[in-house]
Amino acid sequence: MLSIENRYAIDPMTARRFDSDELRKNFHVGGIFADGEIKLIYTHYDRMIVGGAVPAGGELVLDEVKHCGTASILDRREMVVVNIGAEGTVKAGETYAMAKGDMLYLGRGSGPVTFAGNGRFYILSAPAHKELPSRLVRIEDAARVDLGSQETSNERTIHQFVHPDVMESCQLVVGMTKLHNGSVWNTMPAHVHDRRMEAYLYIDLPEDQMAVHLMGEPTETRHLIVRNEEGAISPPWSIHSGAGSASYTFIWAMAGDNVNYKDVEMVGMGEIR
Ligand SMILES: O=C[C@H](O)[C@@H](O)CC(=O)C(=O)O
Ligand SMILES: [Zn+2]
Repeated sequence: MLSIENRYAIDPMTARRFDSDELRKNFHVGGIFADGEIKLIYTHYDRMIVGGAVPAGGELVLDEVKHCGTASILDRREMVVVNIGAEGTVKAGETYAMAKGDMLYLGRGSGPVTFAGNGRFYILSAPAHKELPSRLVRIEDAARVDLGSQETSNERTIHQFVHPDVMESCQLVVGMTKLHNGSVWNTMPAHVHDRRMEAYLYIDLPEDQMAVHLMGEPTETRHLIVRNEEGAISPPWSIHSGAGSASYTFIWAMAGDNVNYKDVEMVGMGEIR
């Protein structure tokens, strides 16, 4: 079964006045992984789609998505699928066997996508201006960046999977950041990148733990409490950062005007409010 939720873009002045319910309705990502279902969120931030597919031993086919206005979702889009569950396969032309942590880039025109096996598949998709070859990217193929320190509780490793240093894509830049033992802060010091939106998914967080995800303009921050396999949609004007009550991993994805990972404006520690 396929379900799609629409999310319009919110401007920063409107977001300032939101209470917890409104913040969650607009920016929180939850409940996208359900057995036997494909659940998508169609955002109006760079028209990024985020979602989940859980075939639960069976098979699920993602083909026409009304919101895209094309016969098949990949007719004018590219996609990245990340397996956050057990072994599974994804078929789009070829069949790819995916273990936990593997990412699959599917180029524009790859056709319908079939999810099977015991994977829990996180889906990201953005409009694409040209056809590029599909590619399975494993963690050992990813570019690695070590950041932070124990002293500032933000020691972490950024694995850049779909990234200009690894492969070409149209809009999508996707990776996975793992917190080191005892470190809790991601993306702190924080940044904004007005030319690209970002989507976050927190994983490997123990069920009874949480992450406090920070969002908002640098001087008007708000927070979302997120649990395991939940995340946030980060508008281009918003910071995106978080602290976990335990160590965790998160998957970040961006779409927008460029694929330049370093095109960010840092927010000073003294500036954030
Ligand atoms: O623009 C880049 C994204 O926010 C993430 O790559 C940042 C991140 O994983 C981190 O600092 O922990
Ligand atoms: Zn960012």
